[in-house]
Amino acid sequence: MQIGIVGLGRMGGGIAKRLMDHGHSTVVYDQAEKAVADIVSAGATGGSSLQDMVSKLDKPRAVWVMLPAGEITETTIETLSGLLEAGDTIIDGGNTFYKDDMRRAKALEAKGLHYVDVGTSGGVWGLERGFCMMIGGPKEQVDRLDPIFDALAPGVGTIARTTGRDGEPTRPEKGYIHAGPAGAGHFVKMVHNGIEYGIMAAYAEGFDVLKTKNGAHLPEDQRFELNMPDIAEVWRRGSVISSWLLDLAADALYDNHDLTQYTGKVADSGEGQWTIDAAMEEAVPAYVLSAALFARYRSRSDNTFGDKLLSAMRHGFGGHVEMPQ
Ligand SMILES: O=C(CO)[C@H](O)[C@H](O)COP(=O)(O)O
Repeated sequence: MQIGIVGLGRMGGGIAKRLMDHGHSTVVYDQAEKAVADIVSAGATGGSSLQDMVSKLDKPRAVWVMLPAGEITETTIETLSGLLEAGDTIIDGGNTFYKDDMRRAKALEAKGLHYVDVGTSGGVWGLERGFCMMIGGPKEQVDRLDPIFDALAPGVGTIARTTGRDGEPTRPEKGYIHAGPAGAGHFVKMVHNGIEYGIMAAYAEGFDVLKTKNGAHLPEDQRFELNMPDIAEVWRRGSVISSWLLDLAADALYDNHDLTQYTGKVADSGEGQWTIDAAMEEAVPAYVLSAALFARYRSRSDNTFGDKLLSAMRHGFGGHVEMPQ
């Protein structure tokens, strides 16, 4: 099958290469000419502009947009919608806010264009391991694009089948799901990322407790000098909390035990906040996920104005002094 791909960064480049490795043909475009040249050297047809890329696609066309969520994705889809024709499909594989998908799908439908949102997880490892995809959009379009999703997905692999799931493996067993109408794919991916924040925060806090067991503020006979890389390593093997995120933590700790190359000021791209927004709209208590989001915010400031106010009140009612620097 043939597909256009816009955005050839870490994810888009990997998607193009994996599709070609599986016998699909790609017509690619990126603002960076070098990125286009790299993928062309791997077998893609290059486009010199969005218009040029669209002109090289067979009808009905399918264009996968793999750009950072927000303005750049919005304007690219807007431009594409003027270049494509009724019956063509735009796929947004970024981390778009699901309500933007719902709005866009309606606007594009009015022009006869189809819109499919694909929450794509796999990061820089996706080319090799495959991408887990959470898809929203009309069934007919998702079915038409099935060969693309099938090639990008990790496949059944070596993961044991869930008890009771017999017969031909279904899409979810191969690593992709048609979650529902437009927006449903990114909604599922958004919650996936909200969970990601929670799991990461749990490891981070646990390792903090382990490392600080050697803290100078503890009585000497209560201290343990624990080996962080080795603890991460042992937990990878047969423990209840083994996971890919733990594998990544083990790599990082082995590489630099004190992680001195990181400031610890953790950024976010909005997905955690949107998950909490959804939990609030649904009146669902999301203690862990909200705490993990707030931990990220907290990571960006040493002592806040609020901390100072706490100290001021504590000093006010009891004359209590602050911790020494
Ligand atoms: O989609 C992803 C992984 O599945 C993103 O790479 C990840 O969630 C980054 O998000 P944030 O910047 O908010 O940490």
